[in-house]
Order: sequence, then C-alpha cells, then structure tokens
Amino acid sequence: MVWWGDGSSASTVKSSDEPEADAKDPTKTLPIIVDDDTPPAFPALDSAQRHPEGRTQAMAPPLHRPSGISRLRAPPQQAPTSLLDAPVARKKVVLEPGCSPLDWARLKQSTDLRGGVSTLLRVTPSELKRHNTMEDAWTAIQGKVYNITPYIRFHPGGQDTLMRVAGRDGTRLFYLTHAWVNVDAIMDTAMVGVYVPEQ
Ligand code: HEM
Repeated sequence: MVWWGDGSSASTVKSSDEPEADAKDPTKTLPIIVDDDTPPAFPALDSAQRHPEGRTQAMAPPLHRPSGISRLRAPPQQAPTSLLDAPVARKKVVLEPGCSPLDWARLKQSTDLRGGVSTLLRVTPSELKRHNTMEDAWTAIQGKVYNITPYIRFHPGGQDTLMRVAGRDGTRLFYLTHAWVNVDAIMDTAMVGVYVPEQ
C-alpha cells in the first residue's frame, strides 16, 4: 500500500509476504512500490505554499548572549528574510488567463460540459479507455464518469497531472492527492455516466 508522501518517495506498509528489512545491513531497505497512482506532492514541491528552501532549518543560536537590559534587544545577526522571497527554480503551474476557479464556475453555468452526451451512460472500463486524449478525456471517480476535457485548462494542479487519470478510474489517485477537493461540486455538470463493470 502506498501512502501520501512528498512526491520524492513513497513509503510502504509491509504485508506479511513482503521481505523484512535487513537488520544487519541498514543500507538494505524495504522495496519502494511506485505505481500509476503515486500521488504528486501537494502542494507541488515548488508551490508558493511551501517555505523556500532553508526556511525550515533551525535558526542558528545568537553569536553572543547579551546581558542586562540588552537581553531585550533582538539578536542583531540574521535579519528575517522576506516572506515574499521567490523559491529557487520554482515551476508553479500557471493557469492561462480566464482559467481561474471563478472562470470555471461561470463556464459551468453557461456551457454544456458533457461533450454531446445527452443522457447518462453506463460506462465500462473498455469504453472509458477510449476517452484518453486531450480532446476527449473521461475519468471515473467514485463510480461517476466525468468528461474532464473542458476542465484540463482549469485544473490548478496542471494539465499533465489531470491527464494521468484520463481513460481510467482516477478515484485512488484523486483521493491520495487531494481528498478535500469536492469533485462533485466542481464536475457535476460534466458527468456523463456511471462506471459499471465490463458486461
Ligand atoms: C476531476 C479530477 C480533478 C479535479 C476536479 C481536481 C481539482 C483540483 C482542485 C480544485 C485543486 C486546488 C485544491 C487546493 O488548492 O486546495 C487541485 C490541485 C491539485 N491537483 Fe487536482 N483535481 C483533479 C484531479 C487530479 C489528479 C488526478 C491529480 C494527480 C495526478 C491532481 C493533482 C493536483 C495537484 C498536484 C494539485 C496542487 C497544485 C498546487 O500545488 O497548487 N488532481 N485539483
């Protein structure tokens, strides 16, 4: 089982048939399982929501210990860095103008997002698989099948991440990444059917 991680690795929960870690050789560790549903870092490693590199390190102790009244003064060294400092090599997903969550909410009210589907369909895994391109992308989340094509440009996590679930059941990856996101509220009017087993 793969747990949510920071994107750089995935930790595992050992089951009885998995090999034990080698107690004598600490360099031999348990295998790391990476599968298609390995969630990306959240917030993204380069997200503005994360502290820039080094900010999380413990602050160095003062070089000298002031005595008497001067103890009340702030240590002179290490002026705090601005919170607005940009992290190095940041690659935050930048959505095109007109692709904010508010724009999506507006689009939802004014446009048919089902891509021509007029009644709810029963969608099998093989049918779902046929909708795996940028021009025609469906995914299943918790038994509901959504046309995610129109949402691709609006997804705050970027197009590539969303396309990882195109043409397949995206439930696991979706919830491993951001369980708090209300997919129904965002995608309700793009629902094209229910996900059913192969006939
Ligand atoms: C229909 C499916 C999806 C919907 C409706 C959706 C919606 C959202 C929303 C609303 C956010 C902003 C959440 C917040 O700021 O708290 C978000 C962020 C994000 N999503 Fe999704 N998502 C979907 C699928 C996925 C999938 C399959 C992945 C991973 C492969 C993914 C990866 C991410 C990431 C990495 C972010 C964070 C972006 C950042 O760092 O700011 N999403 N998504």
